[in-house]
Amino acid sequence: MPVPVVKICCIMSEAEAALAIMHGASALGLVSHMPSGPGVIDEALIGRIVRAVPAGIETFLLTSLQTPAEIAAQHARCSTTTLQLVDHVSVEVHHHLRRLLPGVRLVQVVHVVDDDSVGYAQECAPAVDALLLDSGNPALAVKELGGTGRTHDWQLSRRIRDTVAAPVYLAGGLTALNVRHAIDTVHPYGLDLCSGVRTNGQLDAGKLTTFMQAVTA
Ligand SMILES: O=C(O)c1ccccc1N[C@@H]1O[C@H](COP(=O)(O)O)[C@@H](O)[C@H]1O
Repeated sequence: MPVPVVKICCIMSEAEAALAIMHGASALGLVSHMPSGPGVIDEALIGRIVRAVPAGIETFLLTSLQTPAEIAAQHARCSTTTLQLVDHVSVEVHHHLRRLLPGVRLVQVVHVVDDDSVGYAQECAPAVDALLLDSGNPALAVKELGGTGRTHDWQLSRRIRDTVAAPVYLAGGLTALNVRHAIDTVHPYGLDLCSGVRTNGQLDAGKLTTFMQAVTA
């Protein structure tokens, strides 16, 4: 089984970006306005971090916007390599975004809750470059779209991974202690995490080291 790529999310400064890359991250997540979650930074800072990231490292703009025009306008302000759509949108929105933003990679988040999540993942997979399977609950009054620090039912994630052709990132409560089991259960293309490598909100070099060791063990 190939070693999964690692995306470190909730990057808050150029220094955190450099630290994540030094520890082996091949992608960074930058969280724009959200209804809830620990990782939000403003768009001006996202733009500064993106400009400081070396070529070859992917930058993901996490957006909770749902209309193609608004998403494209936000992307123009931030200029990331990739858009991570954290709220549910239709396949028509994916197709529209492809026309508006050729060359920008599209990653659709699926909140893994039940059989409906499997159906939504299967519907979206042909229209995007990758799926990102996360914990959360978009049905709450204040939507919970990610950054929960909680795991979900990895057997459901494995079902998705086995029935779609698109690459699958696994997210939600990953830490050095559970990531080996997560990899063996889901066989993801990539891993994505925020809280599991932070202490008091700051990216923690020690936790990054032990996480990366667990991934490659
Ligand atoms: O981090 C946030 O604030 C956030 C808010 C809304 C949607 C997604 C968010 N972050 C993403 O959530 C995953 C999982 O986080 P965790 O490891 O469980 O803390 C993270 O990798 C981001 O992609």
